[in-house]
Amino acid sequence: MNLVFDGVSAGYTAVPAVHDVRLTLAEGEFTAVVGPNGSGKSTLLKTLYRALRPRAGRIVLGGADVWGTGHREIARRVGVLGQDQTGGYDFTAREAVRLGRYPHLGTFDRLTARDEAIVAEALDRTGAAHLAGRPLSTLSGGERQRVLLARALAQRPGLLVLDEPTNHLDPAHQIAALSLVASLGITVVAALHTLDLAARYATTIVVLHEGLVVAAGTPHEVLTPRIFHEVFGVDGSLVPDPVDGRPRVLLRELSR
Ligand SMILES: Nc1ncnc2c1ncn2[C@@H]1O[C@H](COP(=O)(O)OP(=O)(O)OP(=O)(O)O)[C@@H](O)[C@H]1O
Repeated sequence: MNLVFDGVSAGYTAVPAVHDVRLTLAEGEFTAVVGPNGSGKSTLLKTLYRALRPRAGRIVLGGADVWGTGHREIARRVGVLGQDQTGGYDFTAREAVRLGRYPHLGTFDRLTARDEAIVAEALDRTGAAHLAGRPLSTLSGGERQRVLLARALAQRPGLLVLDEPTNHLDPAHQIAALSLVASLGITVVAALHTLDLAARYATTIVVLHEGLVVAAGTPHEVLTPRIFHEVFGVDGSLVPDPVDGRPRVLLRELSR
């Protein structure tokens, strides 16, 4: 589903945390939202999965206004992995992933064999099948993150919103999670801190700085020495990976 932010402003106080965001993200794009701490990444994502209503502007997903569409319809279309999601710890991992299927069911429907197969596949794809019977409360941060990603996948959404999806994950699982998400072919919007991972997996990078979009485009268009310097306060270079040629980010302390 394609996604349009049309002049979106949102925040918590008189000063908006994100201001006048205008973006058009094509169907199937993997968009990484990057920026320093407090630049507005989570705030922008919250407007997308209806956790924070924009003060101005519209968000249009697949032709429908996200804030003008029924809650259930949005729950079917938008899969979410929020930042440090809590709650539901009494559920086992499988039960948590089953929740991803509920928006697709009628009020009195039960999960079918097909739903259970989708749940099992999602657990498998995130490397969490062996955790299926474990209560969420007993899982490590990274294990829980993989289960919550499986829940979002089980939803089979048209848009996947991920706030720091690699939080808590070890290097192998960071790579596995992002290459899996990139391979799905659905529209993905992910807030990422690790610029190297953003450059490697995202097709589009959006840079937020003090609540404003200061750059948007391909990794090569966006991750310039000026952006590294002025937005992130570091020296940086975008270089081809010596093995597969894909873009990688090298960062150094600012030279004065
Ligand atoms: N619930 C809240 N109440 C008041 N201010 C908030 C709230 N949540 C965030 N903010 C403020 O809004 C601004 C943007 O925060 P946001 O969480 O969107 O940034 P971020 O880019 O996701 O940061 P980080 O990289 O640290 O996760 C910050 O100045 C933050 O202090």
